[in-house]
Amino acid sequence: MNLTSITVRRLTLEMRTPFTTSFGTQTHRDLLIVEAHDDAGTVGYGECVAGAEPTYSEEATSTCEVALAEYILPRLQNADVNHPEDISRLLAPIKRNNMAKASIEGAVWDLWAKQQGISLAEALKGTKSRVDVGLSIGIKPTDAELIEAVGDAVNAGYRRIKIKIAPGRDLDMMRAVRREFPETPIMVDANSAYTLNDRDLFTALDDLDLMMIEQPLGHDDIVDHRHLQAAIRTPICLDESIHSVDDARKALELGSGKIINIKIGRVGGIAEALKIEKLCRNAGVDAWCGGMLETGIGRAHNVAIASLAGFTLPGDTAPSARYWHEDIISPEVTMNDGQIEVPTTPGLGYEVKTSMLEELTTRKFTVELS
Ligand SMILES: O=C(O)CCC(=O)C1=CC=C[C@@H](O)[C@@H]1C(=O)O
Ligand SMILES: [Mg+2]
Repeated sequence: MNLTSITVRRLTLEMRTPFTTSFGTQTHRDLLIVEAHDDAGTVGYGECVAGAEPTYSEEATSTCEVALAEYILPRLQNADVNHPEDISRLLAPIKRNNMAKASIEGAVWDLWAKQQGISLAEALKGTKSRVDVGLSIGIKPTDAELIEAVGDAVNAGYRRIKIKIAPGRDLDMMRAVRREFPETPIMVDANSAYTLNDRDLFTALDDLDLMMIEQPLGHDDIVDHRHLQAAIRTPICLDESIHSVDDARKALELGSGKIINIKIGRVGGIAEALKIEKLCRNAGVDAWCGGMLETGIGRAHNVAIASLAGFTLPGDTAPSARYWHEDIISPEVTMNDGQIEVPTTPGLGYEVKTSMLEELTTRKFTVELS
């Protein structure tokens, strides 16, 4: 692949609207954009999806910046990289640090696709020309505000609505939403805010005909989830608990959940995400592409992988305008009738606004690879 250097940029972007989950509110994204350069001047782009604080997982933007600089990128110096799958092999000795590893691996996938003159979706063997889009709505202070947000999302054509819940903003709120929207495909995401002591809450939510309940229990659990899944009809979807294809295999064997939320960053990169997609597809298990409030770069990666057949349900891949006053890609990701067209041009299929990227860069470093 004639990789010559990797540049890591730290950026801060203000979100168009604050996003609240059971573990906090985000008004800005403090993130890393990773560039993979080759000797022909082609650049591949990846995005590190960690949050500013280690509250979704053990990774945060700063831990990823250090991991890339001190442990990950040095392993690529003078290494033989002929295909993006070489990256996960070279980085395998590094435990976890999945979001940091995924950011460079994604940049190399984009570069490789550009070198081959094919779209990232084609490089990953995607089969869909359009992907169904869901929307994730953060916790709102009142039921009225939430019902208004759900109505706007339904009118905008989203194929499913995901609603964040947390203790005190759960059953009554969801009953109110279901009364207003009796037919709409609706799911909830608890982000690990509950325990098995809340079993009665989930048996009550069982009556609301939800598509799934995402990550109700511990962020690193698959045993308690198994007991809860045995007690309710609604499928449990696992997000934070799944860091690898082995985690997914064990969770499905145990019956800890019936749906997998696949996030490229959470599982350490595209190569691992492809293994989980294949596992789910072969097992007849539904899977969908989760989101991490990405810029258009990470969003483009998500659209590409969501084009694979094993991504059977709408993902958290809403258009750029849901998140950003202005995205760092052109054109922005847009949606029509609840679907996003999968780009067919080389790589991500979107141009990165390099001058805007430079303006937003608060600091950067470059590692020469050869
Ligand atoms: O719209 C998106 O990008 C998905 C937003 C979303 O639901 C999440 C983003 C980041 C971490 C979590 O809070 C949550 C999730 O669990 O998927
Ligand atoms: Mg989630």
